[in-house]
Amino acid sequence: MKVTVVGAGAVGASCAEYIAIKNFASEVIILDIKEGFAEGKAMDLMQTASLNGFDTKITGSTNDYSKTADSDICVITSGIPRKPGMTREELIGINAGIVKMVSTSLIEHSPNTIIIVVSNPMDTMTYLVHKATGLPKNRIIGMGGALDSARFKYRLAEALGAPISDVDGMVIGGHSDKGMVPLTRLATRNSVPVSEFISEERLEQVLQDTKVGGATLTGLLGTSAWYAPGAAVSSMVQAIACDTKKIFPCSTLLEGEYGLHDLCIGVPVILGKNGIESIVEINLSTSEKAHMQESAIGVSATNKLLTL
Ligand SMILES: NC(=O)C1=CN([C@@H]2O[C@H](COP(=O)(O)OP(=O)(O)OC[C@H]3O[C@@H](n4cnc5c(N)ncnc54)[C@H](O)[C@@H]3O)[C@@H](O)[C@H]2O)C=CC1
Ligand SMILES: O=C([O-])CC(=O)C(=O)O
Repeated sequence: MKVTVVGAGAVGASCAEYIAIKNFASEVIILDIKEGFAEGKAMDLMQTASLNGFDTKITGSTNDYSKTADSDICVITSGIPRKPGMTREELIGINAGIVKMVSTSLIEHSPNTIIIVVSNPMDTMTYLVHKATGLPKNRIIGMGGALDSARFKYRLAEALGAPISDVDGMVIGGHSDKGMVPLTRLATRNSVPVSEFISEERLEQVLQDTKVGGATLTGLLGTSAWYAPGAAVSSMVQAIACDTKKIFPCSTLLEGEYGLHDLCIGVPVILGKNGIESIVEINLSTSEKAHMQESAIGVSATNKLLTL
């Protein structure tokens, strides 16, 4: 199993580290445009191998895509992150050009690969990769919902005073401050609806805190987060590499599912060796449907800013 991560920055390096620590891939290539940067990150990570007990071989490359040839999975984390006060959508001007160039370079060398898009604004970048590469929809997957759901579970556990392992919940919709749709109605503590334990007001606070999870961290860190993003990507890579068929909310091209067309947005999917094995259509309440519709309008408006 060969995995390429483009962008050796905060998220790319975290993602490569978690993939290596989980020890399911034989090879991870990290590629960056900055001279020597990916090689340095790869060497530093390889020097953790004997300490962290993994055999994954991590190699760095400065923009040499021949090193990425025949990758099974490619992750795109190249591009700029936001600064405090910015939205993810404001990154489109710089990141669209980078993501377009990177995705076409990747498939030149790995025509059968599965691409996971991380760069922001992620739903629009995922849509752009569709337009730029023409790959089948099961092989282009946007990462957002896995991270947003992890943050939702963190906030739920905090509100419930429960261990995170006792909590389950999912966030669908666009990966944006306004567009996320945390499914509070379906969240549970060990199979019991969370509404049995906390008030509607507290649950609303959990929902709001979840939606601004990325912005909150950006305010604290001065740039956006990387540990949870890296862990979220690595979990998706593992599900594909190990053909687990686990459900993750992922950004995927919708062609009528959830009543939506011609955009990529977060919905539950089954991940396996073919990438997206299938989209899971769950019955949403009237208000969840309305939030999803509103979220889709936001994503489509950002898509319109692309020059395709
Ligand atoms: N979808 C999600 O849930 C998340 C998305 N992000 C996004 O991921 C992206 C990366 O974030 P960070 O790693 O924090 O940024 P960073 O600045 O630490 O790393 C980005 C790396 O991309 C490299 N790069 C730029 N242009 C390139 C090109 N043409 N080819 C190869 N490499 C190139 C840079 O040299 C840099 O090393 C941002 O757009 C950020 O908004 C971050 C966290 C979560
Ligand atoms: O907040 C950001 O800009 C980065 C990101 O997508 C996240 O951490 O959710």
